[in-house]
Amino acid sequence: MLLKPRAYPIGLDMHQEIDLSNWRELVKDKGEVADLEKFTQHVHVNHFIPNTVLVDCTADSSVASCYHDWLRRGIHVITPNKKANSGPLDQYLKLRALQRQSYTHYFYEATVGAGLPIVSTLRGLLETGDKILRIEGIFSGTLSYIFNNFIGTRSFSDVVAEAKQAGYTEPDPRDDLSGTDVARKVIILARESGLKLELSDIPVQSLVPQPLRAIASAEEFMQQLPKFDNEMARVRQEAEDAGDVNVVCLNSQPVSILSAVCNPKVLRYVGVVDAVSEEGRVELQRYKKDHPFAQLSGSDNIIAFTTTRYKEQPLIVRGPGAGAQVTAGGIFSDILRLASYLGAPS
Ligand SMILES: NC(=O)C1=CN([C@@H]2O[C@H](COP(=O)(O)OP(=O)(O)OC[C@H]3O[C@@H](n4cnc5c(N)ncnc54)[C@H](OP(=O)(O)O)[C@@H]3O)[C@@H](O)[C@H]2O)C=CC1
Ligand SMILES: N[C@@H](CC=O)C(=O)O
Repeated sequence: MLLKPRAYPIGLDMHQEIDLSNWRELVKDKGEVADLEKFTQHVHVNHFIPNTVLVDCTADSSVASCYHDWLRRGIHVITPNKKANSGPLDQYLKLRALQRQSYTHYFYEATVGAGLPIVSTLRGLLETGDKILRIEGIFSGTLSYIFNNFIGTRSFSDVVAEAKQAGYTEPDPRDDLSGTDVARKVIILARESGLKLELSDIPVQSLVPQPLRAIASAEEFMQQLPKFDNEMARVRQEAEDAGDVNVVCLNSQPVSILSAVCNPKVLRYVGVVDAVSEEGRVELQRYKKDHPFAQLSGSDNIIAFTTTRYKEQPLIVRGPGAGAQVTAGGIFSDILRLASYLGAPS
């Protein structure tokens, strides 16, 4: 993790690792920008070596606000933290402009889909002249896990606790349940596709019960969540009971019949980038059980790119989209990519 002894900035010549074992003195009050500036100064003034990379594995906005400064000073940045790319548009554009003008690299593959190749697939499409029409999918490992497992056998709060225990959730699971984490991913992909959207442009459907939104700590939120299990069970049951309206003709008179029992639906939390109308949205949707979005398991993400090249059949990436191992894999692959860009010996 950033600013911890086990995650010092790495000189890609591994013989030049920096000893930051005294990071606690450098950063007494973590999260404070002033301290982060002090840290940056320290790296720059006392220990600067070429090809230094900072790997930010926090979810902290104040750490993310330092990327511009670090990149300006020639320090490469790699991160799964979504805050910089989904923060204020002007700051994001400044970051990207700096990255284009300089020889320092900023990689963030793990911000969407953890270890899945989502950002790189999108880049590959754009760089080879394809035009993005729509990106749609299940972008949250946590919400995927929850709706894959909230099937009437366990309470909603138990399933949320399992997702947290498995390491899928954000430090505060409300960031997942509120849809904010999915909205951030939608914004990241929308901006990568050239859309100039702010996070506030994305309508979000929150699954956090209203009375629990203002609670201060994530721990207290988890303690209080069971109070809302019945309400969530009702929403789930309503989706299962919802069927198609099949229209049949009897003596030339159309008659509607509700085929609820033979065609139950499931709930899925989806994100959409509509590049044609230049909009994004995240919402809870009902899908028939034979829909690809209804057939995921575990923490699977599924992301479909509809483009001018992949118009009839979208390009689909699917696989586990959260958890320590896959996220570490995504970050490590960015580190190796950086090493290869910089010509480090393999
Ligand atoms: N978990 C996942 O599957 C995925 C996570 N990500 C992203 O990875 C990041 C980390 O997530 P995750 O590992 O699950 O979260 P955790 O809560 O498990 O880890 C976050 C770590 O960051 C540390 N931390 C927070 N603020 C600071 C700071 N200012 N300085 C130093 N350390 C700090 C915390 O330390 P302490 O505990 O001492 O507060 C904690 O060790 C997030 O941005 C998340 O969105 C991306 C893809 C997938
Ligand atoms: N909390 C996130 C982690 C990855 O970004 C998720 O559940 O997808």
